[in-house]
Parts: sequence; structure tokens; C-alpha cells
Amino acid sequence: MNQKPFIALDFPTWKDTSSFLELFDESLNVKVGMELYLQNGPVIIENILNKNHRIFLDLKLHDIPNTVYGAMKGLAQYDLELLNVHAAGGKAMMEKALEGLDAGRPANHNCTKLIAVTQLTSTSEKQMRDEQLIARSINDSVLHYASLAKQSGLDGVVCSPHEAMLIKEHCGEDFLRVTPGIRLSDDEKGDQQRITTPEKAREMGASLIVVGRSITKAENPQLAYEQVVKEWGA
Ligand SMILES: O=C(O)c1cc(=O)[nH]c(=O)n1[C@@H]1O[C@H](COP(=O)(O)O)[C@@H](O)[C@H]1O
Repeated sequence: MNQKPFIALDFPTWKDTSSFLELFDESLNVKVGMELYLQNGPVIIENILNKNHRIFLDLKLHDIPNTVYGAMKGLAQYDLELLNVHAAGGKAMMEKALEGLDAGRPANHNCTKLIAVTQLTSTSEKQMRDEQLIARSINDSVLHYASLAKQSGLDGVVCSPHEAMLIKEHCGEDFLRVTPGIRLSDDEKGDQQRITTPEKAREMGASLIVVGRSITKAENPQLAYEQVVKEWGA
């Protein structure tokens, strides 16, 4: 997989999405999340693949193991780079997710990597303690989820850049640290809590970055994308 930033296509329609993609004359790494997928269905995947972009399908599955198995088996038909589940679903769920992905993968497809969301980048330590009743540091919680994901055979995790180095040290260089929570230095943090710039994310041990509003809401998205690529160094 190349290391280009994944642009989060958080748009409601294919019309908005295709207008955005037409601004670029290169093949991009893009992330399709629940806003776009749930309102437009799987055709959105075909449309984007037909334009030669590579997809991280971010549906953050979190359900009983049997249900996640079935959902993953179905999703495995698409030629995707990355898929994700919530590590909070537990080891049995993550193992079944992987099994489903293997069971449904057509022989001629690349291996879609499966990663687990740890603590959302919109979650602060205070919120984690008060609302999830986890009386530990956010680093402990994220590292614990990363270890569970690794034991379950997954390829990596979604975390913030702030925990990336710790995970690299404990789970190894090859275990992916995919980090949203990325902002260019003048951008609003919005609903995100654990953020940094593309350049710092690289220094902090991220293996891939996900960038949404800093690009999609920029006055000039191409220039913002170029700036992100330059800082990230891919
Ligand atoms: O799994 C994700 O992609 C994800 C996990 C996480 O912890 N935090 C997070 O922001 N994301 C996604 O990454 C994107 C970040 O968007 P921006 O905050 O606009 O850059 C959104 O599409 C989120 O759904």
C-alpha cells in the first residue's frame, strides 16, 4: 500500500463526492465512512473504484461475532485497501471479522487489511473515565486495545498520533497505526480532541494518516492536499 494520506470523503451524495474527486487528476487514497456509505449504498464503492482511487471503508463494525462475520464476508467482495471494526467488540468479534474477510475474499483480490478502532480521536481522557468508566490513562486504554487487535490477528489499529509511537514499540513496526485527528496548523480542531499536524504525526510514529475537513472544507482543497502531502512527506 502506498503511504499517501487518506482523504475522508464525508459527503452526503455521490454528486458532492464526484465534484470533489474531479478537482484532482491523480489516483487518490480515500476513506468512505458512514455518512457517504449509508446514504448511497455499495454503489458508491464501485463508483470510486471505477475512477481508480483506493478505498479505506470505515464502517467501524461493532456487534456480536456472528453478525460481524457475515457483514465482513459480504464486504470482502470489494477490492478495498482497509476495513475497520471497533476493538471494544472484543477478541472473539475481531477474530470472526478476520475469518469473514478471508471467507469472502475473491481469489484475484489484493489482501484487504483489517484494523481496529481503539479510542476515538474525539474522546478525551476525562470523557473516557467519566463515560466509559475506564480509570486508566488514554495511552493504557489504546495500547490495551492495540494488543487485543494484534492477538486477534489484525493488521493494525486506528488511534491518534499521540499513541502511535507507544503502539509501534509494543506491537512492532509492521502493525499499522492509522491516525485521524490531523489538522493543518491554522485549522479548527472541531469535535476532535487528540490532534496534531501531518508533520508531527510522522514524527510521532503514524504509518498512515486520515485527513478530512482540513482538505474537504478548505477554500482550495487541492492546495490543502498538497500541503498535507508535503508535511507528511509521502
Ligand atoms: O476510523 C476512523 O476513520 C476515525 C477514527 C477516529 O478515532 N477518529 C476519526 O476522526 N475517524 C474518522 O476520520 C475522519 C476525520 O475527519 P476530520 O476530523 O474532518 O479530519 C472522519 O471521517 C472520522 O469518521
